[in-house]
Amino acid sequence: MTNRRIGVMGGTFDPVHHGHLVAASEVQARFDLEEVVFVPTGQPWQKSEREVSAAEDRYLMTVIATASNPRFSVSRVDVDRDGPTYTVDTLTDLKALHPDADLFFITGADALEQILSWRRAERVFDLAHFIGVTRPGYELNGAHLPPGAVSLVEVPAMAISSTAVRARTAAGLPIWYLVPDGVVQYISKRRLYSVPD
Ligand SMILES: Nc1ncnc2c1ncn2[C@@H]1O[C@H](COP(=O)(O)OP(=O)(O)OP(=O)(O)O)[C@@H](O)[C@H]1O
Ligand SMILES: O=C(O)c1ccc[n+]([C@@H]2O[C@H](COP(=O)([O-])O)[C@@H](O)[C@H]2O)c1
Repeated sequence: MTNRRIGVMGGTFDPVHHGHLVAASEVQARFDLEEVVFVPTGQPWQKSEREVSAAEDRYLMTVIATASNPRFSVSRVDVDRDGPTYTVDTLTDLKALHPDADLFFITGADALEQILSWRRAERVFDLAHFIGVTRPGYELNGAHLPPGAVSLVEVPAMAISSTAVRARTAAGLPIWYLVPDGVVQYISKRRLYSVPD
């Protein structure tokens, strides 16, 4: 019997945008994944130079954004774990929940560049196969990673970042069509990213 194939899309998702969703959808189809689990970070220790929105808001926006896709789901493993979020813990927890599954961890070209700075980087490659995806403005390169540990995939180019969505919101510019409609409405309802008055 072949193992189940589960994709894992980790991110701070502050907020989740169409770049994340397109990347996950493309990898799901190309790698014939049963599902892609989005995993919002609890405390993203490499983003500590800025104030990150509450984990519960980022989690709920990710639920809203993925709700219409039957192959997408959202996990709370990182949100519910105390302390900084490390992918080695994310993958260990997901492996315990799905012992019969092969895990495929999806990362954009920028995150892939940084992997060797992650906690216990050598161990993460034992827990999942990595899939590096193209992202406008970054070069996709896996040469620094162990042989066979990563596959590189071209995905439709979406020049969107959460940073730009936050900046546009603060400047009063529209974010429609950069993030799902429900996420636009959630940001407005919760007054996220607005300049304090
Ligand atoms: N437009 C995009 N195309 C492809 N991959 C992306 C894109 N945006 C983000 N990713 C990938 O999604 C994962 C989660 O990204 P993250 O939540 O940090 O979003 P971000 O847009 O990079 O956020 P920020 O601007 O706040 O740094 C990372 O692996 C990142 O490389
Ligand atoms: O394990 C680590 O040390 C580590 C350091 C930085 C980022 N990550 C993971 O990489 C994914 C993308 O992170 P980010 O910060 O770009 O949103 C997310 O799942 C993070 O938990 C993991």
